[in-house]
Amino acid sequence: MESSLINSGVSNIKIDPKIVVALDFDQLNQAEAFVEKLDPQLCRLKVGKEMFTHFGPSFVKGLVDKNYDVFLDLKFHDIPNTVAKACQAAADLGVWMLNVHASGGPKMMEYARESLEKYAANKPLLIAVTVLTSMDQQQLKAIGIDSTPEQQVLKLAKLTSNCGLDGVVCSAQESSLLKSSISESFKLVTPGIRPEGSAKGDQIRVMTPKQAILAGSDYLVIGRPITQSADPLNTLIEINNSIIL
Ligand SMILES: O=C(O)c1cc(=O)[nH]c(=O)n1[C@@H]1O[C@H](COP(=O)(O)O)[C@@H](O)[C@H]1O
Repeated sequence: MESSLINSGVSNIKIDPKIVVALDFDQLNQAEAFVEKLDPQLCRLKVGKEMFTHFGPSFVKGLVDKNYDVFLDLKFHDIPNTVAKACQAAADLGVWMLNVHASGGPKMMEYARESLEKYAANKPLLIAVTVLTSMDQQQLKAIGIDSTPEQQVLKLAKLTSNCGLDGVVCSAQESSLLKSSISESFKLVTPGIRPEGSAKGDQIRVMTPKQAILAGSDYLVIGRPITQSADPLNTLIEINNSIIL
């Protein structure tokens, strides 16, 4: 029953779609044509540094106006006051979620959290990036960190939780560890998702959509496997079907 509803494009997934499609386009018309093929009942959308730098806040507002939940992924990392003000600017756009870098430290994260309190019921989720999914132990070592990616993710996720944020960006490879070490309600947002057989590209710590959900990820950020698909809507529906447990 559930799966046939999803095949028809309408399902209970609309209540809380797990897939966040990363819109990384450099042409506005391509992005708009792509979004027209999708449906806010089937996915949320992420706007990151590439599109925000090209097309700015009006693009984000346009997606919010189309009833999409938008994750504004600008990974703020600066002095606490600057990050707090940037978070408010993001919240003013009506986004569903925004992020900072956990490595900006506890003071920066606390300022960010406090800056959003005034939004009360309209407060976006605030999460922190731990270790980018494109990084492995060698990359961490090159920036002076001797821990494994898993150890570093756990350390930064605990710090993020202690600062009162809603969750983290991590790879799905760390999801089960974080769910058992922090709390069930602490959101795990995981990019580096690759359906079986799709190219990894620059991602290193990857998992399939189903593995990620089984590991405890709350939201799966997926870009190229959907945006570069010949039939993005069908690919999205297939991925949604693959994560029904
Ligand atoms: O914060 C993010 O969204 C993010 C964090 C991270 O560790 N890794 C990561 O890939 N991302 C973003 O997630 C998206 C992944 O896209 P694809 O690799 O095309 O699926 C990109 O827009 C990245 O900017």
